[in-house]
Amino acid sequence: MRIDIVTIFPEFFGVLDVSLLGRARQGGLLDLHVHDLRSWTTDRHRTVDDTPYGGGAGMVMKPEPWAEALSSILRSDGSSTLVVPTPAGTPFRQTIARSLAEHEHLVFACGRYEGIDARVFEWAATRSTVVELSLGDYVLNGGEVAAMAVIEAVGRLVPGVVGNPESLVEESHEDGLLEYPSYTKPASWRGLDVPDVLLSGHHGRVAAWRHEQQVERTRRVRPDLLPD
Ligand SMILES: Nc1ccccc1-c1cnco1
Repeated sequence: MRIDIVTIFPEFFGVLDVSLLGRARQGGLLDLHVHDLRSWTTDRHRTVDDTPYGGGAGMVMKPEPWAEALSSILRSDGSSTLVVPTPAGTPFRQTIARSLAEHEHLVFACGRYEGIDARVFEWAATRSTVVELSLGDYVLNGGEVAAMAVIEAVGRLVPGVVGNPESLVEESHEDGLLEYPSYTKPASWRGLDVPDVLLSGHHGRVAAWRHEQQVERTRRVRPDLLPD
């Protein structure tokens, strides 16, 4: 999978050189490129924003630098998917992460200020699939943090990125339920004991207990995830 990121803060993504995704890049599983939007400006001040039509506070990102950047990054055969983090987007969930992990080419458009001129996405939709995603109902200063989260959630699903694929299964949201509580040594810690069933060595009982814990935790914390 190739991932391109367009941002006015390219240094923000230096962290993607480390840990899991860093090894995936070195191993050729993830081909990740970060681009500075200002590379596509033509004026002396490298301007990327201007005042909003209709008035209002803040600035809007100009369409031209974005169109120039995306023209050189989106594939001409229409096979690219433009991922746009925005508070007005579809709520990002594991099902979407799994779907995006199947795509060959993801391009992340990280907006700042009050957002990107809306015409950019109308124009981009004639050349690519445009997916607008929200991480949640809160306000960030820009799309970079959201893009980082989506890239990690998607990147770790690319075959080979996570060493043991087994570990991708037993996690929150993979089976529609929250994950069960986990424990490790010591069996007794500050007067708190690991549940006996986990020390029983009886795999069937352990599996049943873990599923019960998932359902109970989901019912308590995220009843919205349970079918009506
Ligand atoms: N608030 C934001 C501002 C800019 C780009 C994305 C967001 C966002 C994404 N998910 C929640 O917020």
